[in-house]
Amino acid sequence: MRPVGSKYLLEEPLGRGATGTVWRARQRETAGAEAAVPGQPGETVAIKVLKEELANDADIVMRFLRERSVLLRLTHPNIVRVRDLVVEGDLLALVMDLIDGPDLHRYLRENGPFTPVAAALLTAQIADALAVSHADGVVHRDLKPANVLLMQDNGRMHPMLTDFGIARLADSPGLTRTHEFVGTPAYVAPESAEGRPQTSAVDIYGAGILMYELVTGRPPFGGGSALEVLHQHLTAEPRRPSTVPEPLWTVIERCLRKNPDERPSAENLARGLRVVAEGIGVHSNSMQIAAAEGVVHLLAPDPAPTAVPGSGDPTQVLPYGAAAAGAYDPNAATSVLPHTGGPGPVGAMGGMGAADPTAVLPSVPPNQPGGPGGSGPQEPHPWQNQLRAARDRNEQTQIQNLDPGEDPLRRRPQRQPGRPPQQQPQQPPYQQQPPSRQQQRGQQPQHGYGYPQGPGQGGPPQHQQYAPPPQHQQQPQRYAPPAPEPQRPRQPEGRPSREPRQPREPRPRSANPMKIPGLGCLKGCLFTIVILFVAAWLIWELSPLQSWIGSTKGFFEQIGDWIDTVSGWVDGLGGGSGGSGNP
Ligand SMILES: Nc1ncnc2c1ncn2[C@@H]1O[C@H](COP(=O)(O)OP(=O)(O)OP(=O)(O)O)[C@@H](O)[C@H]1O
Repeated sequence: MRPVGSKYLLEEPLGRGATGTVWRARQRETAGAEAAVPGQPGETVAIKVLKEELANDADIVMRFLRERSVLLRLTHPNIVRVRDLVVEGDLLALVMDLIDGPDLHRYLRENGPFTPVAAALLTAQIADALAVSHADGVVHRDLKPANVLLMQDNGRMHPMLTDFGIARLADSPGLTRTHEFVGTPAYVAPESAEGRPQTSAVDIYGAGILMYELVTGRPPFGGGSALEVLHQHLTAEPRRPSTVPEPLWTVIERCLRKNPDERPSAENLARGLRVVAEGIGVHSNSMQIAAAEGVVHLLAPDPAPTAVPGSGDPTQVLPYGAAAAGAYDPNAATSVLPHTGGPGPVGAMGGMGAADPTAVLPSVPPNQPGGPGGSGPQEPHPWQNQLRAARDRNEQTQIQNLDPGEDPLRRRPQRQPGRPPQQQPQQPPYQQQPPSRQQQRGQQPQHGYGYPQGPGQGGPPQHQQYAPPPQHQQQPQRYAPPAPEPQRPRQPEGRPSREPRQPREPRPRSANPMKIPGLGCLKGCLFTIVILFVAAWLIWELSPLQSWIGSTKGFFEQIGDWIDTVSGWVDGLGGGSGGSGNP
């Protein structure tokens, strides 16, 4: 066990990211007055120990201390609380509340995508946290599933946003001076990728990508390299997956607008998502459905978005040099990447891809191309050169066709039309139970919210739940994922979507439980004979048929004659055949 300062003792590592390692730790003694939460001796906390490279940079230490008050005062039920900042010798550490639960990235990997209702409610809580931090002048800048922890709270799960301010720290002059950048390609807003001024709208873009990933299991823009992904952020329009209801897509699409001024504010995003969640449930009434379909009117942009200080200078912010051309893992942790713009795609990184989650890569020496002395203020940034080159190659947006067997969208449970709704056992809202054997075999589970997909998706099944705000409890899913066919027809805009078909009443059956095979047929035959007989009698008596054939006999007399004649023929046939056998 290693001490951190005099107050904390590191016990075991919980995980490692680009900027440092997070430890489970124990408080030795009550922290001083400078800590936001003094804590008690023996209390368990999480401590993020920043990498030595960061801790050794005087600029970062300065910024760390300057940011202290911002980080410590940021409190919200959906934000992981920073309790203390420790600066001691070569060590920089953030002391946080310990969150007992997985991060959203791991949860998605192990349990598969969420239903649209669950995704909307979860993102609404994240938007709540963003609204509070934006109002306080803090932009997260690295919103992604790995930075959302799912806290176990009385058997439920509660999303908690973490790593606030880390991107700010790592983007300090100390790093940008050496052209390094912290970010994650799959979640980078177009303006960040291009080095334009950034505002709180970058977090809304991140929330849009996150929502897309929650409902589909993967971010909208993928590709072989970070450069391709960035290119798509700048040029490709995201396409609506067939499983995403129109109102939710309206919200996602707005968040993913290339123009930050067209994205909603965090507060409006939270409100819009709750309206959508209410309007796409199975039990939504017509007013809720109409409100969800008109959600676009709730998504007004922020009239005064919070600016990211120092952003917009391409010599400071632009992220992806050589690494952008390297192998790309969309799920990689935040990358701290140097700019190179050097002679080749490897440059100062020595061939490392952007995917190494732990890499704080060596900065470019000032005398090298791409370093501070390398590109003058008038020259295009190395990143822009690379992007232009990519454009010049006429790179088309890749539409990746997944093997249906591997597409998580197509493995989601189907609602059976016409079947009465199954009685669900009463569970706390948003519970996700461990996948049943049936689910593990890939058969369709019947449940309302999440879609655990079993071990095929990764790790072992878990009993995991998360909690929405109380007003949305027990809101089931109105939109069922389609059967595995190419595309579901689009719902015409402005038209209320159709109510799900009610299950039919079972037909009342005869009180007589006995069933005689063929009885129905026999009854039908007898009935037909009676009808024919009556019809023949009427024709005989009422039509001129009698006079046409010259008979004066009554109907029954005539019938009797015909029967005699026929039986005579039959006897004759019998006699004839019998006679032929006797000599
Ligand atoms: N407050 C916390 N309580 C419990 N576990 C935590 C806490 N903060 C982070 N973790 C866990 O520690 C691991 C590493 O966290 P970290 O924030 O360093 O990773 P990351 O977000 O993937 O990296 P980065 O943000 O640097 O890109 C994660 O798996 C996360 O689940």
